[in-house]
Amino acid sequence: MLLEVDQLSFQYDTKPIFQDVSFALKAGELCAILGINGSGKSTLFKCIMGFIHANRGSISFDGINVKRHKIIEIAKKVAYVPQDHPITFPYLVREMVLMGRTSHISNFLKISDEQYFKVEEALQALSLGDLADKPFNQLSGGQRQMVLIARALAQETKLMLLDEPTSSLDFKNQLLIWRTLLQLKKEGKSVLVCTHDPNHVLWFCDRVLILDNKKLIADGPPKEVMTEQLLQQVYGTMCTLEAVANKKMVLPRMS
Ligand SMILES: Nc1ncnc2c1ncn2[C@@H]1O[C@H](COP(=O)(O)OP(=O)(O)OP(=O)(O)O)[C@@H](O)[C@H]1O
Repeated sequence: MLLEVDQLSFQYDTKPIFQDVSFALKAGELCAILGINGSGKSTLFKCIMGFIHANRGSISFDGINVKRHKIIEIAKKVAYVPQDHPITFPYLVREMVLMGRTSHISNFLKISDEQYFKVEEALQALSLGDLADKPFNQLSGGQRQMVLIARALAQETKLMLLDEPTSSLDFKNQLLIWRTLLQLKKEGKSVLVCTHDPNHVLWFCDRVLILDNKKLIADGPPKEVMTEQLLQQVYGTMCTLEAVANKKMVLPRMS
């Protein structure tokens, strides 16, 4: 398994966020996490990345407990796209994406052409060539989000964690990102993505984890586990599940 989360529980001070969360991800899975605001999705990602430490349970990459990995080893295995990344120093977009190559660079005084090539590849994959020489801190929110995803692509890891990667993106870029994630899956990589759009989960993901009331209440193929009853348990009765053009869609209930 690329990632194993076993009976993980976390609390901020005395406030429990989630309890006994267990799941494992194997190669070639595109898995979403759904849950309402404040349900603990970002906290779970931060625990997996080792930025904060769970109170109970364990996390392993490739069968090795995360606590036994050095940071550089984690960076070789896992790329992480945060919701936002406020930066005041005017790094150029090209430099931001090059930071994704850190674990591949042995000598920072002599960065090889191959590293710059990988940066160009990631920029081109997300059509960011025109922004390459712009300062990151002068970009729009959506442009910044695209650059952070490009940085993660440049990292070339087996596992990618993305925290609401399309939340600031226009529709075209949302589709470009989902297409890119589907391509990663095809290449045998594993992707874990938090999102607030249940339709994206139904259309693009082959597995969904649902966090609700501090527990993982569902884990399985979206078309099977995302029943109207479950969606209403999570999001309330303002939504309904309908079949539109032979595809399941979550729609607002209008009456
Ligand atoms: N540093 C912190 N100290 C204390 N509580 C925190 C901290 N960070 C987050 N929380 C709380 O933990 C809970 C879970 O937050 P988290 O950001 O993980 O939720 P989320 O599911 O990612 O939410 P959203 O969908 O709104 O991004 C929230 O109630 C939040 O207020």
